[in-house]
Amino acid sequence: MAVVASAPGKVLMTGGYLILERPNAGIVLSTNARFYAIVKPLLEELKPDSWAWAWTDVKLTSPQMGRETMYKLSLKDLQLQCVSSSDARNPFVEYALQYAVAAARTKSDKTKDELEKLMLLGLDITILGCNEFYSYRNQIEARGLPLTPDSLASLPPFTSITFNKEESSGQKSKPEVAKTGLGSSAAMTTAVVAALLHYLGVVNLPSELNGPLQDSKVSEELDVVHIIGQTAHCIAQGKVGSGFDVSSAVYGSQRYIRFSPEVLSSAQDAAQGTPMEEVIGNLLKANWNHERTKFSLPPMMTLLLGEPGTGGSSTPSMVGAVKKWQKSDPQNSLETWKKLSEANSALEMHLKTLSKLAGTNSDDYRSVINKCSTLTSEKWTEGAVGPNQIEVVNALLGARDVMLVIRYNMRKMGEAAGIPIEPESQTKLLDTTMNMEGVVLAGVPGAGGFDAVFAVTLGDSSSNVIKVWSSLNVLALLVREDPRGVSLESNDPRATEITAAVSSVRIE
Ligand SMILES: Nc1ncnc2c1ncn2[C@@H]1O[C@H](COP(=O)(O)OP(=O)(O)O)[C@@H](O)[C@H]1O
Ligand SMILES: C[C@@](O)(CCOP(=O)(O)OP(=O)(O)O)CC(=O)O
Repeated sequence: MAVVASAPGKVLMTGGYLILERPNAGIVLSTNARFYAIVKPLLEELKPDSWAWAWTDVKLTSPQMGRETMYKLSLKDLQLQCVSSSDARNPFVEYALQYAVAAARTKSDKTKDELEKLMLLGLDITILGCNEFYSYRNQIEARGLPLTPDSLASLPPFTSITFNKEESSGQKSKPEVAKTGLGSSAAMTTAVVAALLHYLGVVNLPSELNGPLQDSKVSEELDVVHIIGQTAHCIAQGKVGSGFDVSSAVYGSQRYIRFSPEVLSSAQDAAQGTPMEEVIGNLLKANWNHERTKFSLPPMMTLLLGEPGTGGSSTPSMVGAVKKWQKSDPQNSLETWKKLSEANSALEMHLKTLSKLAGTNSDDYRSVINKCSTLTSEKWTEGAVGPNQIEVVNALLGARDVMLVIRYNMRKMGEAAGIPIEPESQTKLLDTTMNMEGVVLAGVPGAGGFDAVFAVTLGDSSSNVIKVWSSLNVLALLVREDPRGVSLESNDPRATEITAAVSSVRIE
């Protein structure tokens, strides 16, 4: 039976750079852009001589990249050999596979024989990322379509991905594929790890059908997905980032404080010959000290993402520049970081207050949000009636003001480090956006740069923002916040999309 698992992409709203150092926190929102992994056996039944096999077959298919890659996996030491063209290799999936099988050998509900049988049947893995992970701007422009979400929605689900052309200088400033920055590799690794761990009987994944995510049992299962996914992602990437992208892919929207990077040193040493089962066994027992608390946008607020289409930025080189600046100017950098950290906490507090008010004073909350959604922020106070409504407006204005402080200090950090964290073109766009009716705040997500902008809007005001963005040559993506983390799916998403499309056809 096929196992289908999915994991969401993310938007880091606060905490870029600071989140790399404990105990700074970041707010990361997971999105409705999901990555799917489908795992099933390659063979229907065991071949009579299969018990003597030392290797099993693994097929990895990425339809959107037009890639089908065959591997041989050693059942003795989990070595992987790619038997297809090496261009089609996928290191994220390779490590996910090796570590998940190693985890199964140390910790599975299945007996040794059952597990061995599953392995001998071979593994057929298919990976699919929602269109929202990838940039289709060029395709839309080439087809002469308007730069609107409707044009994006007209693309078939899981459309082929555009590869960025190699630059003639041979330098790689652009990523391999044209992406929107939602963390496709973290969501892909998490989905593959989750599907494999479920298939091999290591975890029982949560699904829409089997209960709430906060359940402590569910959280235990997810911790295993997190450890294996985080390790595979770091080792495949060759760098230990803050890990907010894998954490949100596993657990959904949250306030995140990173793990101590030393926890991964045993996996980094694995290349030195320690057996994979031992490395994974130790990692599962290690002290993962990341902290995560529930966080999601207050009700009646929408997360919007816009693609200005000015290029793309390389996160590792931006992180390098910030670290260099911290070393060369410890005093000023510390001061800017302190201001950023305070402003990040204040934004979190205002948003939490709004979530609380939405529960305790729901009528006043709804009325203020509806009113403010049609007004620019300087008029928000005018319409508030009574102390409850004023409290809501004050929290909205507080969130907005503190976002301006965050943006100011992010710009300052960029200027001091000599990198475009909030470059001038983005500043103009963000100012215009924040001055529109119903917009609470806007900023550059994550590491910043030229990639994307986000906005948080009230009530129905998002449609106006989308229209104005389109007139400014900014493509509003179909991405929205969805706080759900990793999940077991009941179907191949391609089948679900077809069923949904068919049932939406009206029969006259
Ligand atoms: N559908 C896919 N099939 C195979 N590999 C993929 C797919 N989507 C993304 N990837 C891999 O993930 C990489 C992009 O990951 P990353 O740099 O984390 O992007 P993001 O900005 O989305 O975080 C790609 O270069 C590719 O190797
Ligand atoms: C600088 C950072 O703190 C945030 C980067 O956030 P992005 O969301 O920009 O990440 P990528 O998708 O990997 O480019 C680095 C980190 O936290 O690892």
